[in-house]
Amino acid sequence: MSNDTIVSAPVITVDGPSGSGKGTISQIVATKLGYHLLDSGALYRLTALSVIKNNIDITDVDAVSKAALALDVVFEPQVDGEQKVLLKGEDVGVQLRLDETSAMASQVAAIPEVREALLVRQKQFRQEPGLVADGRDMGTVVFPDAEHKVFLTASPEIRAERRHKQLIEKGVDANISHLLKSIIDRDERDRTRTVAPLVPAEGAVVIDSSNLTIDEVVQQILDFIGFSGH
Ligand SMILES: Nc1ncnc2c1ncn2[C@@H]1O[C@H](COP(=O)(O)OP(=O)(O)OP(=O)(O)O)[C@@H](O)[C@H]1O
Ligand SMILES: Nc1ccn([C@H]2C[C@H](O)[C@@H](COP(=O)(O)O)O2)c(=O)n1
Repeated sequence: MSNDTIVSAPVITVDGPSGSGKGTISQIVATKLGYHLLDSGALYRLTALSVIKNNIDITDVDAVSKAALALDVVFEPQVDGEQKVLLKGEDVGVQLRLDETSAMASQVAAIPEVREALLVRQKQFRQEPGLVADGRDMGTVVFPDAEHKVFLTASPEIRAERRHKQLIEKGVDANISHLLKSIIDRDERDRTRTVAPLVPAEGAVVIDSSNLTIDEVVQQILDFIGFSGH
């Protein structure tokens, strides 16, 4: 891939707190536009999984950063718009969403050297005809020159309710007050960390989806970027 390809393809960034709907909305928007999709949270989760699987000491910054750099990962787009994630050839979709992985992901994401190690890999997703990139720092750090930037949010209570529903539908037992506390704690960590804190990028449109359906959010984004197709 040439550098020209990396620099010129259009990018739409979708940042926001946990459970705001970034992943769901980005996938639909990417499919409608025929764009590539970057789920940057998956890269932090994959690094966390690699740390866990290889018994790496989280305080060993050098070893954790090397794990991030060496990730042997393939994202396989599926016909329904979902992505299969293969780590060293193993389908790790379920492992990526386990509580243990989420907690470790939050820790590895706070290490500046890990963020640096994942930077080039994230930029490589920028390919023609375009990219929808979802995360926390897509518009601020990874693609500051993106044409269109979205900051998607929703109240912690609504996000906890949505997550609760999502887990119950998957047959996972979940307690809504624990989910709410974990969302509030994670928001605080993401917003106050010194490296790449979660803040709306300059020029980003802020969409509060608390009272919007998924279709309404998608439509607001398509209107914002001036897309008039179907
Ligand atoms: N506007 C909406 N109305 C109702 N439900 C929604 C809306 N947006 C997202 N959801 C639902 O909320 C849940 C969480 O959404 P999603 O996983 O996309 O959030 P996220 O921001 O990517 O979270 P994370 O950062 O933790 O990966 C999903 O079940 C999704 O279907
Ligand atoms: N660009 C990003 C993406 C994710 N993170 C952090 C935030 C979470 O702690 C973890 C997993 O993200 P999720 O899959 O829940 O979106 O990674 C980040 O710091 N920067």
